[in-house]
This record gives sequence, C-alpha cells and structure tokens, in this order.
Amino acid sequence: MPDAPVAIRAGNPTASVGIPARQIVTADTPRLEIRALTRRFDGRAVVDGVSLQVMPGQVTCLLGPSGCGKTTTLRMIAGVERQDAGQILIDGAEISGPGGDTPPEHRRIGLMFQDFALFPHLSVAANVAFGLTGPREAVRARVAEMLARVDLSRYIDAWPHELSGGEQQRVALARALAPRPRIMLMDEPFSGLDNRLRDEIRDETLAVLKEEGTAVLLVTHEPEEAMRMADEIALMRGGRIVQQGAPYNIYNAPVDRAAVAFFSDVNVIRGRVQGALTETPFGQFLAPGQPDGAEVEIVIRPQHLKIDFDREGRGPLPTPQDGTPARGVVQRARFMGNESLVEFRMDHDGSILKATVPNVFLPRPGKPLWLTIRRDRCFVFPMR
Ligand SMILES: Nc1ncnc2c1ncn2[C@@H]1O[C@H](COP(=O)(O)OP(=O)(O)OP(=O)(O)O)[C@@H](O)[C@H]1O
Repeated sequence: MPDAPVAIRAGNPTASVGIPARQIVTADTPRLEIRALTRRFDGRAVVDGVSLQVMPGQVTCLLGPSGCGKTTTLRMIAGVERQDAGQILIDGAEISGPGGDTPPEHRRIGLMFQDFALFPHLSVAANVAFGLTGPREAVRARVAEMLARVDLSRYIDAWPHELSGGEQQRVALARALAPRPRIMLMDEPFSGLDNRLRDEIRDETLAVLKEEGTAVLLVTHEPEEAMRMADEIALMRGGRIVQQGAPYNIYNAPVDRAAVAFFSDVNVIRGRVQGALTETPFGQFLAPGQPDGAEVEIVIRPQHLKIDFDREGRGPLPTPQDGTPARGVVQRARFMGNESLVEFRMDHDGSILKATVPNVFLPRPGKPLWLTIRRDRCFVFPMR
C-alpha cells in the first residue's frame, strides 16, 4: 500500500539540526547506530562506551540485569537524556554528538514503554491519530489501517477504559507506529501483562514491526523475551555490552559463566589445568590456551547432564563424548510441567548438581544414580 501523505506532528525531520537534507542511505547503512555512548552519574559511568547498530526491520534486544544501564541507553537515543560522550546516528547521519543535537521530537523515533498510558480523555481513534498531521482523510485512513493491523478496528470509537490491558497495549503499539517512525524504542513494554496474553501480544507486535520495516531496540531483563523477539541480542552488564550476536550464538557460545547463568540454571565444577587438560571426577576436559596451574570452571546446564542407572555400584562405561560417570544420590525431584528437575548430592565432594529430564522422571530421594557431562555442551572458563 502506498504511504499516505502523513507527517509527524513535530515537523519536517529533514529540516532539523544534524540531519542533512540529502543523506545517502545504502542497503548497508544501519538505521540506528550508536558509537561509544557514555553517561556518568555522580562520576560513575552507568553506560560506558556502548556501541551497536540496528538495521531496518531488525529487532535488537538490550538484555541485562536491573541497573546495568539499558534504560539510560534508550533515553539517550530518544533524546531525553544527553550523553557525556559518544555519537548517535540515524540512517548514517549524526543526530547527537560532537556536531550537535536533534531535538527529541525531530528524531522520528517511536517510544513504547511499560507505562504506555493511553490518553484517557481521547477515543481510541484520537489516541492513534495523536502524532499525525496532514489532510484529515489521510489521517483517518492511517488510523483505520493501524487499528486493522492490530486487529482492533471494532474499537475505533471506544474509550481506553473500555479496553482490556492487552487491547490497550495494542492501541499503544498502533499509536507508536502510526507516524511511521524509523526506529522504535521499547522498554519492557510487555511486563504489565499476564503470561499468556504477553506471548500473544509479543508475537503480534513483532509481526507488525516486521511488516512496517521498523528498526527496533527493545530493552528487557528477561532472557525468554529476548530469545523470542530478537534477531540480535546485546548482553549488557555494568554499563557495557559484554556480548552481541544472534540469540543462538549467545546461548551456545557464551563469553563467560555469567552469560550462561543469565539464560538458565548452571552447574559449576572447578579444576586445575595441567597440559591444557583439567582432571575432574567426570574425567578430563580440554582447557585450550590455559596455562598449567590455572584454575578453571566447567559450566554445564542442567539439561546437558546425562543420568544413568546404578548397576550394583557401577555406572556406565566412560566414552569420549560423555567422559567418566560420577555417582550422586538423589536429594529431591520435582515435576515442573514439561520437564523434571532432579537434584543430586555428589559422592566425591558433597556438592549439589541439578539435572533436568524431559517429561516425568521422579526418582525417590536417597537413590544412587550416575551422571555424565556431554563434552560438546559444556563451557570451560578461566576462574576470575
Ligand atoms: N538520573 C539519574 N541519576 C542518578 N543515577 C541514575 C539516574 N538514572 C539512572 N541512574 C542509575 O544508573 C544505573 C542504570 O540505570 P538504568 O535505569 O539505565 O538501568 P536498567 O538496566 O534499565 O535497569 P532496570 O532494568 O531496573 O530498569 C542505575 O544504577 C541507576 O540507579
């Protein structure tokens, strides 16, 4: 469908400070780029040299624990917070940096935050039309188009209080997207919704954003949300991006123990390196690049521990794939819905290891079982 002649209320963005009227944008030009963005509060860098790029139609998630600087990064891009150093570019043109600042209302950035609050005194249609100017017919057509897109055409004349929380969220999405923002910044936008509704709205939102070709930077502290939404995840900690890449790579090639632990429970086994190998009760592990005497942590997710039965005091035979089995005694077992979680106290050092098994597996406490560690699914990190 051709674009209706609708402008955003704030005026012509190409006329604003910092955006040249004729910016050459190629297929390789990121829609959003931030370079070495830094923000200090009371001398402490809460955002510390953060750089990233988001291409048109791409969803990037800033994922990290509370207080790591995600919201501050978003606020700087939106223009409601000024960075102490660094640069922000849209379609290759600086909108904030040494060359000056484009005011927030001229950045053509859509915002969707958790406290999305529709204007209660405006109808659904008026809420969606809020950021639009232009001929009345064009505005009306765009409002109708956006409400159809979020499947809420029937509520066009309703008031916000007549809608459920999920419906209000969808109107907020329609409102944010109506002016065709080049970039959408979303800060925990789904956290006010209950689980089932959240999944539904998340998927719908993603579909609409992809259709519109909007570049999205989404802030969340929930790994499942990031895995579900993101084309790329930027893992943040202490004001810095510690790892960036496709969800698959972040999950399967984490940079350190904390990166593994951010996505799931972890088991940790410690060892000392000798000749690039670490000897443990589970057999040897490769520790390439680690000097003799270095302490390492072998990190393994609960779903990658294999459980085997006790054969009169013996376990399965060692294999190159799974190493040597070690014996533990079941402490407790719980059914979690689609998997069972079994906790073991290990014979060799009394430590607790957790294993998950698909479906129902509930051995009684006190039962001895044998555990092995899949060599292709564990991570070996130097101790910090
Ligand atoms: N205006 C401010 N003045 C002083 N400190 C601030 C200010 N804004 C944020 N901070 C601090 O900066 C740090 C990062 O905050 P920020 O809100 O960016 O984190 P976050 O990762 O978004 O956390 P959350 O997920 O809890 O929202 C926090 O320690 C916060 O207290």
